[in-house]
Amino acid sequence: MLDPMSALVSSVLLALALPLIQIYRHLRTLQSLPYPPGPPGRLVIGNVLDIPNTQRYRVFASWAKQYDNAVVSFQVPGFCTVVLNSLEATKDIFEKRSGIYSDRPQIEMITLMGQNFAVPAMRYSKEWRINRSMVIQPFRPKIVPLYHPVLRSSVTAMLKVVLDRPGSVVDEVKRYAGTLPIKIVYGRDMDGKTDHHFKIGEEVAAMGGSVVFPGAIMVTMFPFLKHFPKWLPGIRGFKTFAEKSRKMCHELINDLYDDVKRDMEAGVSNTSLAADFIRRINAKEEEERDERSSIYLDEQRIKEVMTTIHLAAADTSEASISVAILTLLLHPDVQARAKVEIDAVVGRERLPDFGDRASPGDRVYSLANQHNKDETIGDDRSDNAKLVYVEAVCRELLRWIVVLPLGVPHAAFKDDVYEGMFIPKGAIIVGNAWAILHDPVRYPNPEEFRPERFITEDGRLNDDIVLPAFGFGRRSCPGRHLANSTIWLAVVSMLSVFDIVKAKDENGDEIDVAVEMEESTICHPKPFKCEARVRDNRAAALIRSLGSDK
Ligand code: HEM
Repeated sequence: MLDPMSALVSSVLLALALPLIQIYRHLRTLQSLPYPPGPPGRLVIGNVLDIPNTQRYRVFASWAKQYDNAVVSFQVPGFCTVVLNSLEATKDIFEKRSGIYSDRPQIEMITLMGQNFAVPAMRYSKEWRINRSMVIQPFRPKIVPLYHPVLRSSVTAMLKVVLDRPGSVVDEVKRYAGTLPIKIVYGRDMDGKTDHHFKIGEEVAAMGGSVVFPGAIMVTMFPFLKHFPKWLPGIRGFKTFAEKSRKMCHELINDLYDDVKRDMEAGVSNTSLAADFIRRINAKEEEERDERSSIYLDEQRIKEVMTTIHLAAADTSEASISVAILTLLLHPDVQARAKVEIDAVVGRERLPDFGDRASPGDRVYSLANQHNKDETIGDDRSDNAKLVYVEAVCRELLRWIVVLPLGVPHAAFKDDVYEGMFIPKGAIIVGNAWAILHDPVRYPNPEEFRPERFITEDGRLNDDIVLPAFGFGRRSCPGRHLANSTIWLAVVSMLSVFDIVKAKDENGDEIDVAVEMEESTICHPKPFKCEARVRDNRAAALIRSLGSDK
């Protein structure tokens, strides 16, 4: 028999030990569960050799078929990566369990490159919430129309240059998309400095995109390498790369912002996002914690969020609009049908505008009463006719070539079990947007470019707005409304006045073009040649008549 004191001590010990035993058992059970299926790894290097450098999204989709599971996984040193290849899995993981799966992996190289300030790289934290809300607020659907004048004037400038230099169309649409965020964020018109920032923005984004994928770079797998001196073989390369990025980021973060501040101090008017935030600091709003949005403003935060917007908006939109030109070039039938719709709905006297844009439920404009009335087409159009087919083209552009086919990787905040599979804390979680948008059940013949798939049998626009192209759950793209407007206006304006045609070589033969992408986190078409040939004298006169500040 135990004496009362020993009995008490035993009970206390037992009471303390039981929960610990339960936690231990729980962890053992979790860890004895299988990881999502995937190719068997090798000792030390895991699956490094199984991950191709190009078209990884296709390989992951093929693993899903091979293992008969939309959720697959692979290992590279330092990271377990789980790939979600179906819409259902992304909804389950990124939406229903968003509290677990909204973190980002910590990529050592991104920190060394000075790019960890950007919202897409931030951990799931209070800081991220504040900075993200500073991006969400100015790009809500109700606010985006405030940027329409800037979009229109940028498109007008682009059309005028392309009219004079038809072969420059790809460069000009990229410049339109890449400088637009600089205009919105810093209120800066096109000049040498804007052009310089446009170019370094492109370079910084490309450098960042090239290192984030698990296994892309040694120092990400083996972070201790950062402590090795630069003169050692294999170390100089990544350290020099990182330093170059850090310098450019420093310039991007400070330079244009400082100009806005200087302008404001000198009393020069500046209507821009940066100026709005600076005014709020000046009004001492930063001292009053905004309870609703929890925004606490300080100058460094504003600078970093402004640079985030510039970088996140420019490269993605540039890639998307170059894809649009490439795709239209390859599909003259689609161009022709879109032009018939534009001529009928908008006419030839003006450029299309946002009031012509269709929303889900809008009906295809009936051309039945327009037969044989080419000259008057559009004259008896109904007031509420909308550009349904053009909208479908813009959606199909996002679906057909997904410029972020694997999105931006998320990370698991803690251990989890999904459908009997163990997902460890810190695992990288990739949503395979390409696989979802090429699912043959949802999108029959997914390799074909067919805008009609977004139009119902009774001629209405369906409600599939291709959301996976903009990511998932709490980390999904806060700029998608602006992005959609940017792409729409460029595409519809180009179509209304130009034909995108193949360029000719010195012998007068057409130069063939195929879909070939430079692959990184954000995929751009490889350089290709084409021309934007003005449709006729009427279109040329229309472009010339446009004021640049329309
Ligand atoms: C066609 C153009 C665009 C595409 C295809 C695109 C796509 C994406 C994708 C796939 C993500 C990752 C979402 C995830 O992690 O699940 C993302 C994140 C982000 N995008 Fe966009 N984006 C575009 C334009 C823009 C624009 C115009 C802005 C700013 C106005 C913007 C700001 C951001 C930011 C700040 C994030 C990070 C969100 C976070 O980590 O919380 N993007 N975008």
